[in-house]
Amino acid sequence: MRIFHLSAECYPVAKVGGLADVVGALPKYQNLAGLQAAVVMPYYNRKFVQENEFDTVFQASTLLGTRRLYFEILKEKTDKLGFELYLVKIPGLIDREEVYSYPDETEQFIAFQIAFLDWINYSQQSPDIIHCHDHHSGLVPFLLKHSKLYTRLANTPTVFTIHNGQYHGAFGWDKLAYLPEIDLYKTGLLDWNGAINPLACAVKCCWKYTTVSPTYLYELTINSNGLEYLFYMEHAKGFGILNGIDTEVWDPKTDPMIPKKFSVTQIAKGKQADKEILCTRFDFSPDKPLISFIGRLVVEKGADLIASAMERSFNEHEGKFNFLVLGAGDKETETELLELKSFYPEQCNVFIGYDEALAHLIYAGSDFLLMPSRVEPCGLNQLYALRYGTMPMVRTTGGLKDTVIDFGDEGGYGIRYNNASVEDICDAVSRALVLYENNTQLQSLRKTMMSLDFSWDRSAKEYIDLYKSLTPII
Ligand SMILES: Nc1ncnc2c1ncn2[C@@H]1O[C@H](COP(=O)(O)OP(=O)(O)O[C@H]2O[C@H](CO)[C@@H](O)[C@H](O)[C@H]2O)[C@@H](O)[C@H]1O
Repeated sequence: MRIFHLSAECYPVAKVGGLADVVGALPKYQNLAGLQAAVVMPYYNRKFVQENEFDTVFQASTLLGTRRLYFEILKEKTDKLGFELYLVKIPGLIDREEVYSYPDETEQFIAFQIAFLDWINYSQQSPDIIHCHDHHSGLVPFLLKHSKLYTRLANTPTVFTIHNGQYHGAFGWDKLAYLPEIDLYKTGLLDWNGAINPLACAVKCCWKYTTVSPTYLYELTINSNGLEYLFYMEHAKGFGILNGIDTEVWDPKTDPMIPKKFSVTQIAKGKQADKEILCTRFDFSPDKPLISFIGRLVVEKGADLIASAMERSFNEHEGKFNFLVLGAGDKETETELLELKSFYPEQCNVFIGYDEALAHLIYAGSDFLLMPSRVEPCGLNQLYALRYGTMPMVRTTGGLKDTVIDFGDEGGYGIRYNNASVEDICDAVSRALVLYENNTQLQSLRKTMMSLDFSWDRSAKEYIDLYKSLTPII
């Protein structure tokens, strides 16, 4: 079965967040299960592209409105990622360094989708499934069905995965002309609230949609930035399939990004060694519990609550614990966190920016990982933390609810709280500090955490079952 995954991100080619992790891993595990899964993404002028070799497998020109665009499809020569990787390059439009935030982002993603469709159409390819991820490829299910250019492919089953329902990629009707010839009687399918909304359009037009956790499937009907009613109406098409993690990339026994490797049989020694290295780098005492946060500093992640909650906790538990942040995002939150660091230099440190290797060291060397998310479609950080014996402190929402069980009354292995609030975060910190004092219990919980299995095996199979339900003859 031949599958094309379409995505704006894919680890290690270009990563901004969890979308990259999933698209860099799921196809690999699907191929191990006997499928032929490939990834198609925009070309970014980044390290991976500069350091690897590509063949040009297709060249053509297409139209974006009245603008003629020349494009190439490049294929990575060795398939070393465990899947075929194809890049869509359009000189002057899709050949830049950053993944997002260009003023002509709408044009970039429309052109990406048109170039992909032109390529598979003209080269007479007939994939069994086209699997689109997030709004950046959300117009493909519509174009396949309702553009005269692609009638040969009109019956290709499409699956659309929602990694983040807050971002829709909406744009004004004045840009309709960027789309190739479409059936104008169907333009209502593009619309949500007076704008062209690629996420809404994908949900309406795809054959099936999935969310990255079962709880998030339900939550979209109550909180999806204005699409609640749509998700309610279309819910019969939806499936919640929990993300897995790439256990080859995220393995404390072999991880090249952590100085001291460790396994479930010698957690305490290994973690402590990594913690000492991490603490030396950030001027902390390694004898105190270390709570960390990694992620985009945005309201969705509850990042705006962190500075107030930590200030209160520092005062409540004077000198008793340390707190480290790795992230970037809203400027106001970055400033608040840097101010917190300057007021509590011995207890708090903040690294503003993106650093993959540092993230690995933090998962390995921290005792607790804070995730006070308001919205969390799945969350991968808690799964990485568990794999490295670091206890997640999570708000009960989305995938966090589906993957973390409280160590208290529920007999699990994490800390959970109900509200994204300063009070609940402070309570969680207090619980973490009490647990840290009980070393026997902490070590036993770490063993439980590291023995959990969140690998892709089960989830990859669920996707395959879904694909099979759409292509019964295969
Ligand atoms: N400053 C930084 N430096 C280094 N690494 C950093 C970093 N900030 C974040 N990361 C890394 O980026 C990834 C973030 O994963 P999340 O699941 O939290 O992602 P995100 O919210 O982007 O994704 C969306 O998609 C994913 C995948 O489906 C869902 O799990 C999630 O709930 C949804 O919001 C992790 O690998 C983390 O270590």
